[in-house]
Amino acid sequence: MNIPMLLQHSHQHFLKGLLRTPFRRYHFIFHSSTHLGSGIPCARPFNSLGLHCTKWMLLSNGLKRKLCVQTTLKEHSEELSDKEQRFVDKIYSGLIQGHRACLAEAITLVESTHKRKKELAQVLLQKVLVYHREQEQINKGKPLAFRVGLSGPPGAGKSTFIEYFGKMLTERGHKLSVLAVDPSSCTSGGSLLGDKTRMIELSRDMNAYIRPSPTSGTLGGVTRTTNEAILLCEGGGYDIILVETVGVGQAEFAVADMVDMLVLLLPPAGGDELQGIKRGIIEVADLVAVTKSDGDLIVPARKMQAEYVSALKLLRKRSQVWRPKVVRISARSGEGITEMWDKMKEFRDLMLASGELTAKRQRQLKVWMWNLIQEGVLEHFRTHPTIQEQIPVLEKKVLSGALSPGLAADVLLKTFKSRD
Ligand SMILES: Nc1nc2c(ncn2[C@@H]2O[C@H](COP(=O)(O)OP(=O)(O)OP(=O)(O)O)[C@@H](O)[C@H]2O)c(=O)[nH]1
Repeated sequence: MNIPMLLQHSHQHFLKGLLRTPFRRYHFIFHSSTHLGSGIPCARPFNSLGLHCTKWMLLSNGLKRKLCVQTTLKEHSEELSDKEQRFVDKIYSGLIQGHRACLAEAITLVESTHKRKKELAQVLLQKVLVYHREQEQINKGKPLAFRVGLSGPPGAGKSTFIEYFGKMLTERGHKLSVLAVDPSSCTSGGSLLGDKTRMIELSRDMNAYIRPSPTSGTLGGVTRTTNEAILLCEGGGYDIILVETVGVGQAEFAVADMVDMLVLLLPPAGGDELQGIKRGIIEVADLVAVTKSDGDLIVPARKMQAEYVSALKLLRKRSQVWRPKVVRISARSGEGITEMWDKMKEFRDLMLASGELTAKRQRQLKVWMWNLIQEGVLEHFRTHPTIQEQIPVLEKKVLSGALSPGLAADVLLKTFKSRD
């Protein structure tokens, strides 16, 4: 009898019972009078139950197996109606088979602010995560995709570059996804970045998927959904993910926390054009590309390259294996773009071989989790009825000078803590 059979006949009921308990991890010893087969395929029945095997061990006689099973899906998956389950399964299977419509539907689901849809999105994401892990195991730990952040001030030449670079990559057999983080779209209601009219040819390419930034939500919300969209695109077989953002405001720092490499595009003119660029972003860039290095602009582009080479030398070293580089490119003539891609691959390979890429991704997962916690706790705080009542009263007192901000915050926090 194999594991699926065991689950069906004797253990499934037992497992489902356990799933209703509040514990998150269980250790099972399976006994069987017959051989249990090899390890990896046994993960599947667990996954279909919303379980994820984190560890398995075949003992010497081959009859006993100790499993450490993590249950992350269960609260949602157990409650799914048949219709919801079919809906999630349909999107999931379409997604991993590479259907663009399913990828688009999946991203729309994670962007949804509807409570139930958000829950379904988490079920879907968990399935995709399990798929990721399986694929990465097959790939011997190599990540499914190279995640690149692309930032630069308005007019730096981002869309012209992405159009050229994207086509170059798809011609070389890659599948590219372009996602946008554009917090300005939250206030303006329209997304400028990731706009398909800016990358007309690429948007017609079947091996490229362009997705504009969601047009509602906070920067926190947009970055959450972008993080999730990255996972979905990778599940859909896209091996290069470009996350585009405008180099003004906080968005590019948020992007730095979700990609393997941050590339900064700068036009070959100092002064006013670069006013919008935050100095700090140069400190987190792994590669600086001076754009529009063609015609009359070659000379200023060279000058700017030299300036940035000197400036980057002064920065604190962030990696043992990589020092940020400065390249010159032209999306009109194509000059420097192949070399730039070579540098990007060199970065990826060095970071992967040294283990820094894995460490970076782990750090990012933590940042992602804590951002979600912060956002959730603040939302919980703000929407609490007593707090909502007290906020205007206390704000008024703070503004009139009757109460210090610190004391007002203390009162609110105490009220929140004693709410039960
Ligand atoms: N000479 C030259 N001009 C370029 C090059 N790339 C872009 N441009 C021009 O620079 C201007 C801005 O280019 P975009 O690609 O729209 O720049 P962007 O950074 O996407 O700008 P936003 O859409 O405002 O964020 C356009 O007029 C382009 O034609 C280049 O390689 N050489």
